Amino acid sequence: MPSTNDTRVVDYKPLIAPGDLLSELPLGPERTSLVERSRAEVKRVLDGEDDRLLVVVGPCSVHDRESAMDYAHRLAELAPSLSEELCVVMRVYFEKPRTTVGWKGLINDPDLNDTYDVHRGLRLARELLLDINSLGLPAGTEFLDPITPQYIADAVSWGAIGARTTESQVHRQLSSGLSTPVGFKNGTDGDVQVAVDAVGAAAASHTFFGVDTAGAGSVVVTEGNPDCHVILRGGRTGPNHDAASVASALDVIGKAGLPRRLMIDASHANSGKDHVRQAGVAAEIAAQVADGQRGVIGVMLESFIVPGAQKLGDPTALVYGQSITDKCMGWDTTTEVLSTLAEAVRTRRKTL
Ligand SMILES: O=C[C@H](O)[C@H](O)COP(=O)(O)O
Ligand SMILES: C=C(OP(=O)(O)O)C(=O)O
Repeated sequence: MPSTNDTRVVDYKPLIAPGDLLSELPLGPERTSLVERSRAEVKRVLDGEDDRLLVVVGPCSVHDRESAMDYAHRLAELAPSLSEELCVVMRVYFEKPRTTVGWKGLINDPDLNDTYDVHRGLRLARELLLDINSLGLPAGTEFLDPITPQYIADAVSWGAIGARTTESQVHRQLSSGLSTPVGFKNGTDGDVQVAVDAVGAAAASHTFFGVDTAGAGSVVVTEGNPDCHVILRGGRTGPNHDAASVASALDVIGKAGLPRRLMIDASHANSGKDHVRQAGVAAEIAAQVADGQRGVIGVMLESFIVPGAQKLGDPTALVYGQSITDKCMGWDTTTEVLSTLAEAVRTRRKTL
């Protein structure tokens, strides 16, 4: 190889082929049926054929199996009582986009100690998705590394592209071939247009480089994904969950010839990553829904068992059930917020 090649690459490590992991941990007929059913439900909410609210709720990041499954059991037990009003999807985020550097998620570093046992991370992530699906609970996740979907996307019912990658052609191309509905966050600066552009781009067919189920480098050809939407998450310019910002965003979406629909993320820059403020933001979103705003088809909530967040530090000394990335609402507050959102949907129905 020429001396000018890989001058900053330290190592190449072999990676299990996607097909081998899927064979080792198959989705199976029952979970396949759940994923297909929930994807169709999400699509009906997006298309306005189902007047419920799509609620993507769960921890900012999943960092250990036990607390993730504890949360999933709680949500799986609660969701049926809200199913007349809410289409509940659990946030199961394995990949964390960082502003600079930091822990990048369970797949990249499952032992939380910079050892980067990606094979264990991939296996752990897939096992978790299968176990959550087995509870009858659909899972939603952010797709960050363009290869990861080959290992887990068959078990995912809703996907997100984050604020830091919404403008990326790589992620728009990826989304055009994903089998799930996909939400695009607005930019970290608050720019909504990049997310609108992303929704339009993802709806088109694309040809790009990727890997196939055998793990071989491939030219991927997609048909386009019509089930994408914008997610308002605020930005450096401040929150954008208010009624005026929502109306403005819906106008921009409509002018782009796209379906006038959007999800609002009650966390991140809409609440300043303050879990206490997040509950208040969710209540403000609920008020808009109750007032009859049909353009709001969904809400994202960052929620875990214990409120707040903790520094990663010593991975053996963590508080159980508390986020190691962004601050999350605790379980008790989450149940109250979900109940408020359900009531808002009931009220909205009366306005139609
Ligand atoms: O959702 C998690 C964080 O908002 C995102 O990964 C950025 O976090 P950071 O600014 O601490 O890197
Ligand atoms: C990283 C996230 O959000 P954003 O991309 O909006 O910062 C997230 O939802 O976990």
